Amino acid sequence: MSALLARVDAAIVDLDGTLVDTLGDFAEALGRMLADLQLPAIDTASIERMVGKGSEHLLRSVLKHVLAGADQAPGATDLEAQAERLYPQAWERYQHHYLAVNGQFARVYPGAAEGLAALRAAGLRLACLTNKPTDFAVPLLRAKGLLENFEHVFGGDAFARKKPDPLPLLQTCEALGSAPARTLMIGDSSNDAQAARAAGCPVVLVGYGYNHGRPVREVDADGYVDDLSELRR
Ligand SMILES: O=C(O)COP(=O)(O)O
Ligand SMILES: [Mg+2]
Repeated sequence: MSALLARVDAAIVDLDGTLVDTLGDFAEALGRMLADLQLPAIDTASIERMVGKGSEHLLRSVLKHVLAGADQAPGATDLEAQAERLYPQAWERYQHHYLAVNGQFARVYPGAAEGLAALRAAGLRLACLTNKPTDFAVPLLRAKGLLENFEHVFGGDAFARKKPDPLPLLQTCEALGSAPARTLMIGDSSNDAQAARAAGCPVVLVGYGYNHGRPVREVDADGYVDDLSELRR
């Protein structure tokens, strides 16, 4: 890992599944939203497979999942239409509940704070880039004492497209004043790795996050760590 770190000036760090285990917050906020809409509940393992492509994608996936499991499940076309019909109210309720629970059911992964401190001590400039809305990400990082590590925090709404598109990484490199080839992406899923490959950034993945239910070592990357404190020069 130290050879990789010697080749970079900056790092872009993912949030959910990389720095903070937020599954408890997602489960709580989604559970409250589904109860408000009088829809069936959803289990945490299913939620975990849906996390990573932003809140809009998560909400649409959850709505379709619970509607498909209902007693009188609609056909595929009706499922899409019903989910779309429910979406505006679901989004309003979900946002309300997520902001209320943000951080309460989440925990910083072991080694994450130490890893960020080591990267800063090595002189790397840091940005946090997540598909989570910026208004969810900033209070979460602040509540967990991680915000001050970052020169920039960009959420899924900050750019025209989200990871796995390379655009958010390229624009974050620009904000950091660092060339993509000299900027390390640190993430937990194929979204992060694909975006990094397409942007020309080296990429390291953690083994403990949310990779859509797939083993993370199947994802093409330059390295894998069990813990962010392994990232030192
Ligand atoms: O989809 C999400 O909200 C989580 O996204 P992240 O893994 O990019 O932080
Ligand atoms: Mg992630």
